[in-house]
Amino acid sequence: MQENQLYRRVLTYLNSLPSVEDSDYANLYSGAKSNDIVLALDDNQTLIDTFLSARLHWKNEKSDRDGSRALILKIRKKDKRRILRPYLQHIHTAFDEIDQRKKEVRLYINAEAETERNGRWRSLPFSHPSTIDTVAMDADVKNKIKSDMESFLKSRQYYHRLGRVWKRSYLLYGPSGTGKSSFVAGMAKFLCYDVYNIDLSNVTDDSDLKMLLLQTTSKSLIVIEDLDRYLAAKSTAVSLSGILNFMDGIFSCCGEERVMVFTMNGKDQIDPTVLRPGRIDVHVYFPLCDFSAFKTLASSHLGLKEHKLFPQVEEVFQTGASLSPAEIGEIMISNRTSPSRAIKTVITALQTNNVDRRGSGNIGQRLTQSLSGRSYEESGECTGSLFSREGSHTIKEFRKLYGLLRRSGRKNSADLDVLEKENSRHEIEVK
Ligand SMILES: Nc1ncnc2c1ncn2[C@@H]1O[C@H](COP(=O)(O)OP(=O)(O)OP(=O)(O)O)[C@@H](O)[C@H]1O
Repeated sequence: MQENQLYRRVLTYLNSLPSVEDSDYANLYSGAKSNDIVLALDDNQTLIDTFLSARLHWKNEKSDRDGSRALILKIRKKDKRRILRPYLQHIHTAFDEIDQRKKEVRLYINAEAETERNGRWRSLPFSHPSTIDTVAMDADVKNKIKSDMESFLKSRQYYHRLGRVWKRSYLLYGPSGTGKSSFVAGMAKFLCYDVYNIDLSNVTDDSDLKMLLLQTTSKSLIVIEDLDRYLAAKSTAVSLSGILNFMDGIFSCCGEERVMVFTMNGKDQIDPTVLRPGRIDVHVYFPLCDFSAFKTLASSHLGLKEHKLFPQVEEVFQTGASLSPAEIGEIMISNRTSPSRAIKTVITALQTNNVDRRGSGNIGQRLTQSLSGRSYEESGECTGSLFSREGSHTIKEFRKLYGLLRRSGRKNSADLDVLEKENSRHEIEVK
């Protein structure tokens, strides 16, 4: 006999309600994930739910005669007309959410074109250990992104009413080793979406990219990493217009409830059409480590909330020294048996990095040269180094020169605004 889908949906919904714990008898089961304990309503038990201010009584009835089960719903007559349909709709939606959360998240990668006869995507269970909580970043920014995703998940009707495709695009940008890929993994887990990671070097042309998009499913996170590097390359298989169409073209509306994530080291050289709202809705900056991020890493990696060397670490950060969270995390992991040694090694690494940076190129000097000689726009060398991985010490020097640049009346002082912003803390910008 075929299973009654409605029965299954309603039962799953009822078992998810906190009021299950109030029933006289409930059964305990282990869930799909380790450490999961699931409560399930026992036979002939009642449960109360509330919806739009109405009280609803459910009974999980088992027939003594043939052992068949039924769920009996009792609603007050005066509420029936008002709430029955929306309530059933609410159960369907809640079930979909529960089902989605239980699902095993999978990672899809695009195979090389020759293996096309088996489809372009290869998948495996997504076992990346990062979650949003394990990424050290500004708590406020983290919460804003979480609530942005939560509100996206609940916005189906809203998007439909506007005639817009139900999708959202995020740009995660910042220096290497600052947690962008880890955050993507965290987003996938948070959303319980499968991840489709598009390797553009395995895409043959614009229509191949279109095909890949068409072969993704709804409720998925589509990722392109290092997009800036791809766009900057001289000859690429996929054109800029292919990328633009992928992000927001007619094909991007096939399938819905999708999140697209692009990562970049910097967005200053990117064609603005790539970044316009609709193509990118939320911009999140991932900075190098500051003292606050250091403390988060010390807490997660070394179990330290405080340490006598912390003031010294703070001092080094104040001189403008900085490393990526990846570099600092690695030092902590290698020295995890001795927290003091770990922190001392971090201090030395920060100091060394600071000296190296000063020695290898003083942006302040280069900028002064460019201001006194060629125009800033012409100075490719200067622009290149401006946007490479620079620490805040040189940024300080920059700031001194900032006024000078402004006073000199050069148009592109906006570039320095960008630079200043990019070297501040985590930032989120919702378009
Ligand atoms: N903010 C962070 N919090 C915790 N761990 C981090 C953070 N940033 C980096 N890491 C650790 O450093 C390693 C590299 O991080 P990840 O690959 O996410 O950086 P990325 O910004 O994507 O780098 P790239 O631009 O080079 O791809 C990972 O093991 C990750 O756990």
